[in-house]
Amino acid sequence: MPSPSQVYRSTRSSSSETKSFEEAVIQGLATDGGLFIPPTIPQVSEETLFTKWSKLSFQELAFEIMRLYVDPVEIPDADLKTLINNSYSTFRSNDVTPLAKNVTGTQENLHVLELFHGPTYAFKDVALQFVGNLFEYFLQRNNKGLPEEQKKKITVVGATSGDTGSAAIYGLRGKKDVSVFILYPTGRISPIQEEQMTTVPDKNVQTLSVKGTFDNCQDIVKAIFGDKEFNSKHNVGAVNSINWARILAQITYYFYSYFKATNGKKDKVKFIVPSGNFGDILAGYFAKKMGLPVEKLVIATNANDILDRFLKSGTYERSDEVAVTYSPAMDILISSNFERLLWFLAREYIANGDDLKAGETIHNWFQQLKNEGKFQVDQTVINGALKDFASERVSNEQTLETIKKVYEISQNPKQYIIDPHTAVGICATERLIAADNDNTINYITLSTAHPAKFADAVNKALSSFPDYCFDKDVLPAELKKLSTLEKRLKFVEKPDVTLVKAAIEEELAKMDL
Ligand SMILES: Cc1ncc(COP(=O)(O)O)c(C=O)c1O
Ligand SMILES: N[C@@H](CCOP(=O)(O)O)C(=O)O
Repeated sequence: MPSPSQVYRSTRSSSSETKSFEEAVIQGLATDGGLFIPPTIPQVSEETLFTKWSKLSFQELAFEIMRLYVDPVEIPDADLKTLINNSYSTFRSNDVTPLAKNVTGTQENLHVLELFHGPTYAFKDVALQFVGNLFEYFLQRNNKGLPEEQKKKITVVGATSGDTGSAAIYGLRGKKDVSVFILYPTGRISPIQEEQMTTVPDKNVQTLSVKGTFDNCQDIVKAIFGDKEFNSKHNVGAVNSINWARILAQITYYFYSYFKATNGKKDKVKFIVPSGNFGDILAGYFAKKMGLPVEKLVIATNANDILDRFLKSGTYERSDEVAVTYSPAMDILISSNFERLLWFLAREYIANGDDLKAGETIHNWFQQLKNEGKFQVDQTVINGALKDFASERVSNEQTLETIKKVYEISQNPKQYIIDPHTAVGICATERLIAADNDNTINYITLSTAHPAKFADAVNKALSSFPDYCFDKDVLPAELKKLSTLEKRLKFVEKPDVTLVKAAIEEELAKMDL
């Protein structure tokens, strides 16, 4: 019998139907358009946290956390451990997600959680290396002993503003019975991100460069999930953070870095998270609700600030146009995962703890968003959100100034080079440090990508320093050689779901998997 935190329901459902972990992961998005959540968040006692979990390796901690959300009948202990160990064996750091402590000296307690030591140099690897292995595990088990024509095959369709795409491709390249189609907005991702995605030779991978924005790509992906006929023909799978397994795998580094920052003791910690689709920080919310004593989760946004506006006004409103910024992976109008947080808030502050009424509320809000471009929530809901979250908005100029300032003043290591998304986080952190004026607080800023992926912004900020050289100081050899490889991509002339479906079917036929 699964425990209550090992069953899943849709954020938009007012029926009592639930799904297993495997069903939620393989289906990706619920048929009603909602996202899967475990309605019960498991609780971890302070004793377990500080006498046991604080001493574990990253992999051991990932196992303890995931075990709470996955019924052992679905994945036995030994298999789950193998999945986790295989997933993190591809990382360049033994710590998987190391913490650079006191980057700006010992006065500020400003720690940087480096999440970019995986194969594609972005935080997405932490989840997508695991998700790739998980898809393979479920498929191999289901297909065992079946003749070729009866084997289940998954067609992964994902949208990217640059990082999810390459991490998903590296997590799934060459895997049996899975094909991968990644949509990205033409001209709106960095050259290295495009090279990472388009130079992979595996025949189960195809990138689609779509003339439009990331939100257009994300909307197309969601429409494809909602297309019953296409979905049942191709078994569409999700690698975006709409897939619960993405969030689950990201919870580990909140616990792990908390213990590193506090030397395993209970202490004041704030996490500052550069945010776009709200998947990264949502994992922090789960960690907090599981019992990790986090003071605040701080949403750091660029000019695409729907989350910051919501926390200040209670109106969730889609802007007309996406702003082009130096942190392009966060150039997002609608933050998919915010819906998951809204469900927990709606249940607590509107639905009197009733899961089904919470689902009805979310369904209504998202109908309004679709029809009117916005919805408004009560002040009680915002006050509820503000217990766990705060937000800061960072401009383009401040992003570059922060890259420059960190390079100039950093102590550990010296001349520390950060990417523009991390800079959004550190700029927000410095504001908090000044406002709090409390040197007992530890500030952990999530560093979501390696600076090599964003040469343009990093060079703009640092090229005036005489001893700075991008090729020597920033660019890893592995990324440098990408520019010499042959690119493979398909253009889609406009952001149109019919055109994308046709492109997928045409390429699928050629793949002949
Ligand atoms: C480098 C980088 N930083 C931050 C983010 C924002 O993370 P999330 O979408 O989970 O909020 C993204 C994209 O998701 C990213 O690629
Ligand atoms: N910033 C992301 C956008 C997609 O977000 P996801 O976390 O939902 O996959 C990217 O780099 O692609």
